[in-house]
Amino acid sequence: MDAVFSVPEPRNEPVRDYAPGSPERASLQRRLAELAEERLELTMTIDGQQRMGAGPAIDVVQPHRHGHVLGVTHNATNADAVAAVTAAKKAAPMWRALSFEDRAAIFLRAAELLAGPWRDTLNAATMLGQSKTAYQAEIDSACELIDFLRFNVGYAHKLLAEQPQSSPGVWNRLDHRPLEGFVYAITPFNFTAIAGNLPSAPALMGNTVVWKPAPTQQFAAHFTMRLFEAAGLPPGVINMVTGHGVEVSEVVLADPDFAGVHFTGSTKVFQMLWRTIGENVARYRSYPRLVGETGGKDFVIAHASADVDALHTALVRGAFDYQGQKCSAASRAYVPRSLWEGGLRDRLAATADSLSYGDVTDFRNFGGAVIDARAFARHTKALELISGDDACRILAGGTADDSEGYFVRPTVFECTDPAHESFTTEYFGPILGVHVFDDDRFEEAVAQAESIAPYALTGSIFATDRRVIDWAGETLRYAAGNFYINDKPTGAVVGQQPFGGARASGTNDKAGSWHNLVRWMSPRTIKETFVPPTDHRYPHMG
Ligand SMILES: NC(=O)c1ccc[n+]([C@@H]2O[C@H](COP(=O)([O-])OP(=O)(O)OC[C@H]3O[C@@H](n4cnc5c(N)ncnc54)[C@H](O)[C@@H]3O)[C@@H](O)[C@H]2O)c1
Ligand SMILES: N[C@@H](CCC=O)C(=O)O
Repeated sequence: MDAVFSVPEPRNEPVRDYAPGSPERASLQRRLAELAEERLELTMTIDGQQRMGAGPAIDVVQPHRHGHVLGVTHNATNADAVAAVTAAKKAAPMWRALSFEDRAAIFLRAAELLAGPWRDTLNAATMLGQSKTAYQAEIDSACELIDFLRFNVGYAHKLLAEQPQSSPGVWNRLDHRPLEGFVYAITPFNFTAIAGNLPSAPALMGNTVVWKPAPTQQFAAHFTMRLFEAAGLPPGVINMVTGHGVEVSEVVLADPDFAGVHFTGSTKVFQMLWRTIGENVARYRSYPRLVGETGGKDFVIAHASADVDALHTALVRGAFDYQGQKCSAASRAYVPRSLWEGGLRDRLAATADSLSYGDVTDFRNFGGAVIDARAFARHTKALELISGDDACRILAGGTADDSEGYFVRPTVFECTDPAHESFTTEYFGPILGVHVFDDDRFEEAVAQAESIAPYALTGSIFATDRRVIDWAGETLRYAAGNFYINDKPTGAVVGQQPFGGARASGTNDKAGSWHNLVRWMSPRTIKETFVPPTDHRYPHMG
C-alpha cells in the first residue's frame, strides 16, 4: 500500500477498582480460582516452538503460600541459548522487511486483547505468581502494559517521521534502520508490564529479541508470550528463554551479532553485564546499545510547611504498596521534628501496624508476601541490623514469618544517623527509615539526602511554601530521574511521567517514551542529488 499512515492516538487505559459486588471482581476471582488449579509447564518459546529448557527444574510458587506450585520451569542451557540466538537471527530479515504498520498492528492488537479478554488472565497470573493485590496487578499487568504497547506505537510513528531538511536540488532522507543484530531483553520479577515492554519495544522498532524473564515472574511471562502470539507475532521475533540467565548470557554476550541489552533489575547484575560486554567489545559487529534501569534508594523529604495528611498517605503508600518491591518505593524519609513529634510518628506507626499483608486472593488485604526466600533472607538480615543498632529504633513491624508465605511486616524505624547503611542500601522490601531533623536544619538535611546514596531514581518533596519547593527542586535536580512535588515517589504512568533514573539507578532512557525507542534504531542518512555537478573546478579558481 502506498500511503503515509497515521496511528491511533494513544490514551491511558482506565484503572478498574474491583470494588465488592462489581462484575470485574467476580470475573477476576473466577480466573484466579482456575489458574490456582493449574500446574503449568512453563516452557521456553524459541522460533515459535514451546519446549522445556534442558537444565534443572525450578518450581514457580505463590510467594504468599510457597507450598503451592503454580508451574515448573527449567533453567536454559548454553545449547538452548544458541537455539534462541539462531532463531532471532533467522527471523530478522523477515521482521525487518515488514512495514512499520504491520509491526505496530500486532502490538496494538495485543493491547486491545489485554484490555479485553486477556485482562483477567494476566492480572490473575501476576497476583498469584508475584503476590500482588488486585489493584497492584491492575495498574501493572493490565494498564501499564497496555499503555506501553499503545504509546510506543505513537512515539515510534513520530520518530520515523523525523526527517532532515533538504537544500535546493537535493533530497535528504533518514532511513530509521533496526539495529544490525539481535537485542537481549532481561526482565525483573516485580512488574509484568516491564517484562512485556522490554522485549516488545525493540521488536516494534524492527529488531528481533532473545527475552529472559525472571524465574519468579515466569508464570505471568508465560501468558504474556501467549498474548503476543495471539496478537499475531511471527515465530522467532521474540524468543523467550527461561531460568536464571547465567548460561544464556555466556552465549548471547559472546555473539558477534549481539546488538544491545534492554535490562531492568538490580544495579549489581547490570554492572556485571556491562563489564562482560566491555571485555567482549572487539567481538561485536557494532557497539551494543546498553539500556538498563536499575536500583533505587528513593527519598521523601518534608518541610515544616508540608501538609501532614498528604505526607502520611504518601509515606504509607510509597513505602508499603506491593510490599515495598517497587524500584520507586519510598525507603528513606527526612521529616522535621515539629511534624514528627507533633503526631506523625505515632500515626505512621499505627497505620503501618494496621496494614494487613496476606493471601492476595483475599481482597481485604492491603498487600501480600515478598517474592522469594532470597528476598526474605535479605529483609530479615536488614531488620536484625537495624534492631541491633543503638542509632535506630523500630516503631512498627520489624518482624517476619516465612512459615506459610514470605511475609515481612511493614516496618518503620527512626534513625539518628542519616549516613547509616539503612539509608544507602536498597533492601527492596517494606522497610522505611526516617531521619528526624530540627526544623531550622532543613537545608542541611536536603544537602545530605542529595548524595548519601549512590542512586538517583525517584524522590519527593513535601512543602506548601513555594520558595522551598523551588529551592529543593534545584538542589535535588540530579538526585532523582522522577521527582515528585507533594506526591508519593511511586506510580509513574506511561505518557505522563516517563520513568527512569541516573547515577547507579541506570542509563535513564525513560521506558515507554521516545527516549527509549531511539536506542533501538540505527539511522542511515541518504542524500540524493538530482543534478550532480559535472565540473570539478571551483568558481574562485577563475
Ligand atoms: N529502575 C527501574 O525502572 C526498575 C524497575 C523494576 C525493578 N528495578 C530493580 O530491579 C531489582 C529487583 O528485581 P530483580 O530482583 O528481578 O533483579 P535482579 O537483578 O536480581 O534480576 C533481574 C533479571 O536479571 C536476571 N539475571 C541475573 N543474573 C543474570 C545473568 N548473569 N545473565 C542474565 N540474566 C541474569 C534475573 O534472572 C532477572 O531476570 C531492584 O534492584 C529494583 O530496584 C528497577
Ligand atoms: N514505574 C513504577 C516503578 C517500576 C519499578 O519497579 C513506578 O513508578 O512506581
